[in-house]
Amino acid sequence: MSVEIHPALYWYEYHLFKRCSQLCLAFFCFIFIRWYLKHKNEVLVRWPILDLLPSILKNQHRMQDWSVELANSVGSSVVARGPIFARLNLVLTFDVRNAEYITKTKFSNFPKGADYIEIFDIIGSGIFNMENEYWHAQRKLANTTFMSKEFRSYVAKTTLDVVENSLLPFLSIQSSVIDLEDIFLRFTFDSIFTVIFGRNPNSLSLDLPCNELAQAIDVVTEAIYYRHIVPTSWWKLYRWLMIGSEKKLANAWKIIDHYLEHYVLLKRDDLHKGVQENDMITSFILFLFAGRDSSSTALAWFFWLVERNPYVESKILEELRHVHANKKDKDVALKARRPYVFTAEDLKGLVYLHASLCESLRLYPPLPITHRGVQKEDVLPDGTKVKPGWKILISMYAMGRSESVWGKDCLEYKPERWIDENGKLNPIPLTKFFTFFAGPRNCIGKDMAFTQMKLVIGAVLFNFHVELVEGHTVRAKSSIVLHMQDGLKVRLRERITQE
Ligand code: HEM
Repeated sequence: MSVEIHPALYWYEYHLFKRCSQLCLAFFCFIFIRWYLKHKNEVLVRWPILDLLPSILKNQHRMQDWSVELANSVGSSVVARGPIFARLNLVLTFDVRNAEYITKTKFSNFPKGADYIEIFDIIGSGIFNMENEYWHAQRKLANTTFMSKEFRSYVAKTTLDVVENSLLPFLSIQSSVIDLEDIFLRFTFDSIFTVIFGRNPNSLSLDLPCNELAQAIDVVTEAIYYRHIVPTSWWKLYRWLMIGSEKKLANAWKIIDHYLEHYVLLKRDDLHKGVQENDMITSFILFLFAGRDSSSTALAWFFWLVERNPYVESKILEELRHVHANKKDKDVALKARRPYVFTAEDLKGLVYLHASLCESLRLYPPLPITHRGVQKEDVLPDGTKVKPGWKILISMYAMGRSESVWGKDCLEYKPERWIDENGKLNPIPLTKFFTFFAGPRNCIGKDMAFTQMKLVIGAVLFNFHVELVEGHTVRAKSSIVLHMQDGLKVRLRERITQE
């Protein structure tokens, strides 16, 4: 015998169910909003299920400052697991002891890893991406070149030539506002390009031509930054769908290939015609990536800091004027020539110049972050446990601003901390200085970068007074290179000889 249910009962059950669901949802929303309001102002918010992923995405436009806030509030390292689908097993570390431990051995437990190679796939299988004996062979070869006297003097001569014949003539006729960061980017592009290809692409010519190759490198840098911060599966999906930053990267890659092919052919042509130039065309193409952005960005931050610290400016000028006064130029007219250029040899022993440059590189490391993989389970010196397949992000930016390492005045621009009581360069800060990384995989271009940067600083500071445009705000852009968000807008005033 079947029992007939009255339709009114169905109606009642339906509404009861609906009301219960609404109540549950309201309760869940209430709990969530309360939780969110309680945590929203915290530097580190661990979301249920999603863990740190929302915080990382929320802070992606201010990653460097966020890493300093994290270092000050949570300590030396943060472990982020993320949702399962994102495979985000990440340790973000700001601890100098951890960095030392990770970098100290040649074939350590912390290789760059498959992730690194994939993220930097555009660089190919060069020294930057290789591991173990493959890397070792390339490094040995590159060391032979970079350490050789001939190469060093070739770099010094080539850079001096671009300073004298492109940069200074360009700056001398600027009466209105210029973006000094853009000028430095063009300068490093021209000088590194000349070192590699033996010809100057003249991107510093007076009409500031649009440089398609340099623009393509900018697009690549931005896409690579994005690959660093989103879960691997995300950017791979973008690449598969050919959308967003991955589409831009693919187009930029084509442009770069096109230009390189073009310059390689020109070079071959030159060689057939018997043009003898010292160049390292095939193996050093990646230096366009490694060297252009880092040195130019370092120069922009240096000039910004010096502009805000007239005392530092006067101390550097004192050294430069001393060198100039003692220069035993046979040709008096040459010494009186304006704008005046110093050689790399002139600037080599200047202690205050070196200290002020190291100090700005500490506060504004051009490569603010790098990462390494983990091969075997290990415990970092600060006690953080890491497992195979995890990724360790090392923040050079936060380590350079660590109070426990640099003291209470860690945020001040103080070149004096690099000088000992005898007026010599103090070796101690170098042991905590990670701007060029450390260990066997440290920056191979460090000396070249210092030569380049000092030649520019000597030439620009001695001949011009740099004035920041009123109201122009300088802040760091979120990228794998610490560019300025809106450039460095300045006016130049020519210095009268003994101003
Ligand atoms: C101010 C300028 C520069 C800074 C701050 C800088 C910084 C760095 C850092 C932090 C690394 C380690 C990256 C990592 O392992 O993830 C590195 C590696 C490297 N840099 Fe530089 N760099 C500068 C200029 C240059 C220049 C001018 C060149 C060459 C033209 C260069 C060539 C390289 C190469 C080839 C490596 C890879 C070395 C290896 O893995 O064995 N860098 N640099």
